[in-house]
Amino acid sequence: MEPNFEGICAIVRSVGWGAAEILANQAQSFEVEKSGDSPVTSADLAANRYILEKLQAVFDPQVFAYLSEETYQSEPLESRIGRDWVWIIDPLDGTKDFINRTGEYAMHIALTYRGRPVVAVVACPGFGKLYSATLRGGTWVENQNGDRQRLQVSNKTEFSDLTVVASRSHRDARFNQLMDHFPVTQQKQIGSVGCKIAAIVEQKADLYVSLSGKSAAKDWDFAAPELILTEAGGQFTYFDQSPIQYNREDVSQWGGILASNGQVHGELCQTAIALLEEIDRG
Ligand SMILES: Nc1ncnc2c1ncn2[C@@H]1O[C@H](COP(=O)(O)O)[C@@H](OP(=O)(O)O)[C@H]1O
Ligand SMILES: [Mg+2]
Repeated sequence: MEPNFEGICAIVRSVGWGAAEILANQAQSFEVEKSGDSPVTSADLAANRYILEKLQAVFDPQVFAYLSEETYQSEPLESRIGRDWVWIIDPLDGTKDFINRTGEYAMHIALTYRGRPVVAVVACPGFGKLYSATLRGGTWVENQNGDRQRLQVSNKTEFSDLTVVASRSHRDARFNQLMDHFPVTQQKQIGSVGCKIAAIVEQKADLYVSLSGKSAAKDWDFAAPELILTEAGGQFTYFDQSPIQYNREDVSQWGGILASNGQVHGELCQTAIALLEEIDRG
């Protein structure tokens, strides 16, 4: 029997709002605990503690493994590899934007089964919104007043009508070249993967392109946003159109990823591969 994903999602939505409040309060005043390319603040740590405590009180760690950006390095690999049910958590996605106070930061929680997301919550405290999705249950947005509505991606198909979102801070020369030659010319920069996917399910954008360089995005950056997008009718794959696998030994997601409204997904994936071949030939 399939577990009650809607019941699980209701619990995670409540945890998501609690974590969103911690982040919004910390946004007024926080400490930078680690600077550099992967900064950590007091907000990441406080939200992480809260989320793990709340989830572990309900979802027995004997049954559910936990993979969180802030604690995965201190946990042995055996605690999660080969486990069916894994919570994948990013307590603060878009830390650079959080520090720079753009409001574009998010909190991600996904429940995965055998490496694929089945329940997801993405909160965007800077915009007072929380997105949730369950496998085959659709994508929903709610505000602090409890108003809730179902979301669907755009149905745009013409390249000239599409808008692509990409990272503000994770861009190297190869990625910039890809975007310069990309057939979709309306481009926006938004911080955090969660806020980028929120823009797509709110029909303010239609695609997201991400490419690893010396470093790569990690499982917790993509797991929850992926389900939020696919349950709203979009697609989220590697450039070769294969599905993202989570909870492998290496939590880095190397290579290129396209998230889209699903209308011209295959064509854009093929274009991205062809462009990279050309760029790499020099
Ligand atoms: N090429 C890349 N290399 C490393 N991390 C990346 C990346 N692209 C995206 N990310 C990760 O994805 C998140 C969103 O990045 P961005 O706001 O630039 O789109 C960040 O997570 P964290 O803020 O949780 O560290 C960042 O670490
Ligand atoms: Mg992140």
